[in-house]
Amino acid sequence: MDEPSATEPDREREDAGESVIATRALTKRYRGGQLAVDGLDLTVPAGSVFGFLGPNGSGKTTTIRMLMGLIEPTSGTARVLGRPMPRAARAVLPHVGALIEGPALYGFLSGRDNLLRYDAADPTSDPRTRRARVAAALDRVGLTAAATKKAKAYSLGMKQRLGLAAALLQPRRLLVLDEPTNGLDPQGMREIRSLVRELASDGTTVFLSSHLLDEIEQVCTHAAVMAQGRLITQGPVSDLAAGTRGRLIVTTPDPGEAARVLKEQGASDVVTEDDKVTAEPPDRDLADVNAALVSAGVRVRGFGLQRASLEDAFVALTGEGFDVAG
Ligand SMILES: Nc1ncnc2c1ncn2[C@@H]1O[C@H](COP(=O)(O)OP(=O)(O)OP(=O)(O)O)[C@@H](O)[C@H]1O
Repeated sequence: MDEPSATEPDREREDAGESVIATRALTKRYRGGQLAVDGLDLTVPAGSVFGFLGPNGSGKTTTIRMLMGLIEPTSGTARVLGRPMPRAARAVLPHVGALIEGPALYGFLSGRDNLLRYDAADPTSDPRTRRARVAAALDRVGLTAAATKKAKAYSLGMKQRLGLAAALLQPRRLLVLDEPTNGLDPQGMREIRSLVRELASDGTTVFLSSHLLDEIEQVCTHAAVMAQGRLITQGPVSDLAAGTRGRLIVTTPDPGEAARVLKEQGASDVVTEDDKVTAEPPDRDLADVNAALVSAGVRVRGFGLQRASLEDAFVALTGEGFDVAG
């Protein structure tokens, strides 16, 4: 066997359970003074589908650009595949497939020719296997039938899939996808999501950013939540939501009176819709809240907590709605 070269990313340490991405106090202040990322400690376990979630402007793209060695941090460190970035970028990046800010495509070339050209520009790729690798990548993303069509005739979803195919021309240990479903219609989003699940099923770690909570819940095993450049929380998706109580739901033919009693009991954000009243539950025993409804003469048909979503967790952690405007 060959000796591991000095530039090979540290596979052993990563396989021993170390994270694929690890940042410590990672900080970026842009020249204009904007603090875009503030003391970020991010840990992405090997084999995870890791959702990097946050509203627009929360620092996701800035973080990804530091991870990929495209910009220098102001302070702190970032390790990718066990190696420091941006210092080890030349050793690390061949093992990383990235789709950042949409793929750069030549509209006048077919999908296949775009990939051939893209691969030819990669000094680490083997020209002898190029055609076979391009065919395999097209097949992987479901574009074989459209391979000879000009890229300008592709739908946005097909363009995203072609971008993913470009990221898959070499075997990768990490895929970094910046808002991969942005701008797609629901069908296109479904296609990309199922593709991401498929890619992850063979053990590739996938790091994807999104401002869509339900997307993260549907696709990811782990997530980190950012707000205003700071990490709010991170961990397995099931744990993130589990620490939060979901909304209280009361089903009743007396919704007006129920809403009044719930407010009196300290519930907030009370919303009435037909025979349902939902609210953020008060911080007290819900048996007492139910008793108060009944003793006020409210006929209660149903009383319970909805399963908490990641959105509930976000609201509980930040005290804010998940506002994606801007
Ligand atoms: N080159 C730059 N120079 C100065 N400020 C920047 C630069 N790039 C981003 N910012 C600012 O840094 C903050 C974080 O931006 P960033 O693009 O990382 O957020 P994001 O979460 O990826 O949002 P989006 O989804 O909108 O890209 C924002 O306030 C943004 O205006």
